Amino acid sequence: MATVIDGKAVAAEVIETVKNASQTLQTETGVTPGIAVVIVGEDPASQVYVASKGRKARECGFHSVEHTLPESTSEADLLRLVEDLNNDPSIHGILVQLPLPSHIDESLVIQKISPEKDVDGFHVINTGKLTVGDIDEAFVSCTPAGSMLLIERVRGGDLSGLNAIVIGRSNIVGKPMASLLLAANATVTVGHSRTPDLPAACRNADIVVAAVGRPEMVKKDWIKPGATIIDVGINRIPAPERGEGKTRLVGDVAYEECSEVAGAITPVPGGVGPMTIAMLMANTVVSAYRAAGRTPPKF
Ligand SMILES: Nc1nc(=O)c2c([nH]1)NC[C@@H]1CN(c3ccc(C(=O)N[C@@H](CCC(=O)O)C(=O)O)cc3)C=[N+]21
Repeated sequence: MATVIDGKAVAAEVIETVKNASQTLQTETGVTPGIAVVIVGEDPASQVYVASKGRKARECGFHSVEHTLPESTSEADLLRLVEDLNNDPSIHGILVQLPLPSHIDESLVIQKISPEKDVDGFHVINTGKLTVGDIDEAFVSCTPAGSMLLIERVRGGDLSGLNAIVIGRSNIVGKPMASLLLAANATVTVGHSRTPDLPAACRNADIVVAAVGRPEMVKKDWIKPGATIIDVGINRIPAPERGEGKTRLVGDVAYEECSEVAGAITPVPGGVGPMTIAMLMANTVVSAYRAAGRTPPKF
């Protein structure tokens, strides 16, 4: 049976480091790390994430502001808010919650965020730095960064000689994940909906990162014995066995059956999700250190 990778516990360690670093910066320079979260519209799931980000930020001793804007907000108004936050010296990290309403161009808004405050790591300057291997200079997207920390715990920081597959090619998870694995010397395959034989490609992999958003897609017979599985998916599916109208969270991996073959696996919930929030706090404290002209801690 696979070892369960406890993302909640590792995230708590990261948060502890952030808290201490935040305290040190405050004492030595008087700078308090500040984060702004912007949410447009009333999507209840989004509200939950935003609330938990705010809670973690305060736990880290950050100055934390939330801007909740109506669904009808114009693109121009949102761009103006981002501009104001770019110019606000008390703010070191800006997160604009995605997805945005369809009348707003997401890319335009993300590229408006100052790269120095882009703690999501979505700006082309940051993705570009990651791609060319300037990892210490870049803000790396939080989910891949957190996934990589979990992989390091299991397999170490040098993945030479290991095959990795990333299933999913999104700009915010799949592509940056592939860059991080490559920088750690893994031999990387990026699989997606047009890959001819995804199960066969997956069976070659010592490390599997599933980030497609399809509930329990990765099955037991896709998994090489002993492989490390990182399940990025967070899918809410009906759970009639729990009562009428009830739901439960599952990943992109069929957890029970894959656990019988894998060497280590992340659960959902309690795996990658808490790491994502922890890395957002880590990026924010790093940004505040840079703004204060100090050498930031490493994560
Ligand atoms: N600009 C932007 N940046 C984001 O990072 C971003 C975003 N937009 N839009 C929405 C998604 C979603 N997201 C999650 C983070 C943590 C959990 C998390 O901690 N989940 C818990 C479970 C939570 C539950 O029980 O519902 C877990 O996996 O253990 C989930 C989802 C960040 N996102």
